[in-house]
Amino acid sequence: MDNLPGIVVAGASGRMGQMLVRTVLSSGKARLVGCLERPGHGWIGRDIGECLGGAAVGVLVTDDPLAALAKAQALLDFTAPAATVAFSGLCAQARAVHVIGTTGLEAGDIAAINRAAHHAVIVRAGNMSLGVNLLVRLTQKVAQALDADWDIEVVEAHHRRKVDAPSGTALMLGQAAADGRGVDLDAVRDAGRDGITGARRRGDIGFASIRGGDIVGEHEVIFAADGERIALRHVATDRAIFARGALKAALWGQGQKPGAYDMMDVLGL
Ligand SMILES: NC(=O)C1=CN([C@@H]2O[C@H](COP(=O)(O)OP(=O)(O)OC[C@H]3O[C@@H](n4cnc5c(N)ncnc54)[C@H](OP(=O)(O)O)[C@@H]3O)[C@@H](O)[C@H]2O)C=CC1
Ligand SMILES: O=C(O)C1=N[C@H](C(=O)O)C[C@H](O)C1
Repeated sequence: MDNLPGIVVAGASGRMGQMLVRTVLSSGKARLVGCLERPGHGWIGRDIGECLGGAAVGVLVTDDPLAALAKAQALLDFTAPAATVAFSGLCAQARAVHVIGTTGLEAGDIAAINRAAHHAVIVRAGNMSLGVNLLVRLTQKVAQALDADWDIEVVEAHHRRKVDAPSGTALMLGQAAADGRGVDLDAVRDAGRDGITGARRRGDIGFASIRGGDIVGEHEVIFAADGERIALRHVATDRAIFARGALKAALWGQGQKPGAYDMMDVLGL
């Protein structure tokens, strides 16, 4: 057991944080060695097993990332952009694999993360499930096969507490469609239609976001032409699929050269 990779979970009280803790503890493939929360959080100093309503597991929640990372081989980070950028620098110092699931990152955040990847292995993806990453590949292939007579729309639905839109997954799917078509996504991206928008521009890739209830995550890529339509769809019903992917990425990252990787690298897709 002692020779298994030691894992720290950031944002351990969050929806994904809790799922990541449970996944690591039950995996038999890694050891949970740390759990992080912000200073002042009510769980600081408490055993994470008890915080989750079970037996103590011997890991206290801390607000000291460097101390936690000193005994770890990987950090699983599904938190918020500012925290993730800070964690990328700390993982680089500790030479720990940084698995990033956080979405809503801006160009400057990604540039900072990529700088940290000169010193450590970073695996970042807006969606860590096998099914979505396969859908990304399928989207790229379908977009490559069709011309701009086929309008591409990405529709996503998530729970009412999600703070960013379009979702990270929707952006991955849009990027795959743009890559397949050989165009720059920024030049054709059409998100947030409202009011008199004018007719759809040929070649645009549209995004629409639904927020409500406890929807875990649903994504559809629609290719719509005159007289016919293709729809590629993924429905997540359990956050465990993301946590399993994140743990797989942390294990895969052990022994890799420093650099910025994604789930396609991990899954070999
Ligand atoms: N890539 C993927 O496969 C997936 C990605 N996600 C993404 O993961 C992120 C988190 O989602 P979710 O779990 O639903 O969100 P939650 O809000 O439930 O959890 C985020 C957690 O991070 C904590 N946090 C924020 N800043 C810090 C900090 N500086 N230090 C320590 N902890 C911090 C929050 O604490 P506090 O409450 O105090 O702010 C909270 O506990 C989102 O960006 C989401 O889009 C989600 C699912 C799958
Ligand atoms: O915030 C979420 O919940 C999710 N976020 C990711 C995204 O932005 O695509 C992945 C998943 O859909 C759940």
